[in-house]
Amino acid sequence: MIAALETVGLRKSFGALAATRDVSLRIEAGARHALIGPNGAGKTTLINLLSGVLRPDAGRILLDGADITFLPPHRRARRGMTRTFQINQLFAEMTPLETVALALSERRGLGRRWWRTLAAHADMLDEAAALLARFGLGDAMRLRASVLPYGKQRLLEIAIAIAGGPRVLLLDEPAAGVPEDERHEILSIVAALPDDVAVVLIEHDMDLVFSFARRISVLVDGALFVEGSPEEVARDPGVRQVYLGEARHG
Ligand SMILES: Nc1ncnc2c1ncn2[C@@H]1O[C@H](COP(=O)(O)OP(=O)(O)OP(=O)(O)O)[C@@H](O)[C@H]1O
Repeated sequence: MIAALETVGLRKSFGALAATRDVSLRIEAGARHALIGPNGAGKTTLINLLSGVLRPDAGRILLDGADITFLPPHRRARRGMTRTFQINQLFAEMTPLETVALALSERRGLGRRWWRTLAAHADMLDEAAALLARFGLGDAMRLRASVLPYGKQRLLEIAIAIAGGPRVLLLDEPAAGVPEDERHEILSIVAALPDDVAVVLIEHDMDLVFSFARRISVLVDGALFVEGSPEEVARDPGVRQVYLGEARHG
């Protein structure tokens, strides 16, 4: 079966430092896949290569089997792979309902024209409201995004990305900076995204990783070190040594 996303021999160096070393990775359709590894292992570099922020020195990236190695980020997004972006100033002054409806209209090729014919697109507002409810943002959907608690803003970022209808969603620490008690809520909402969306997650919090992921790739020094189910990764002695630490999962 063709992977939703695949890398073949991906390499990236910054000067003498090899940040990504021959990484060949398969992300299956609908995956819940976590990328873990110690600080500086190359996780963010890999996500930047996947999303098109960085160009690899060698290797290929395939989305649904098509070579996207040198496509810019917006064209990858149009083909079905996206990442979240922080709520920018414009979005901060809008409500979640407006922002998500806007993202839905962009996806349908209506651009921003729909504002002029709002009544004709009531269905889009309904769809936006339903999507926001799934993200626990039902009560907040008519407030300005800037007044929402940080955890809700992070959820809104993911909701906006999902409104674009991706088949692959890249998440770089979606719960970073969020208070402890809200972190699990974010990850469980992400885990419950539709089955046809493959999610690739970078996360430092091992409790969140192990509650979310069905598959885990461990990066060490830019290279894939181990890959497997959470159980396989948790009991791998090499992983315990380099990363997890006997104390945590012993
Ligand atoms: N633009 C850059 N220029 C030079 N070196 C870089 C650049 N980006 C990353 N690096 C280096 O590449 C290596 C991998 O960094 P990267 O941020 O991908 O790791 P990471 O696994 O995401 O780390 P962390 O968990 O600390 O966020 C590190 O040694 C880092 O210092």
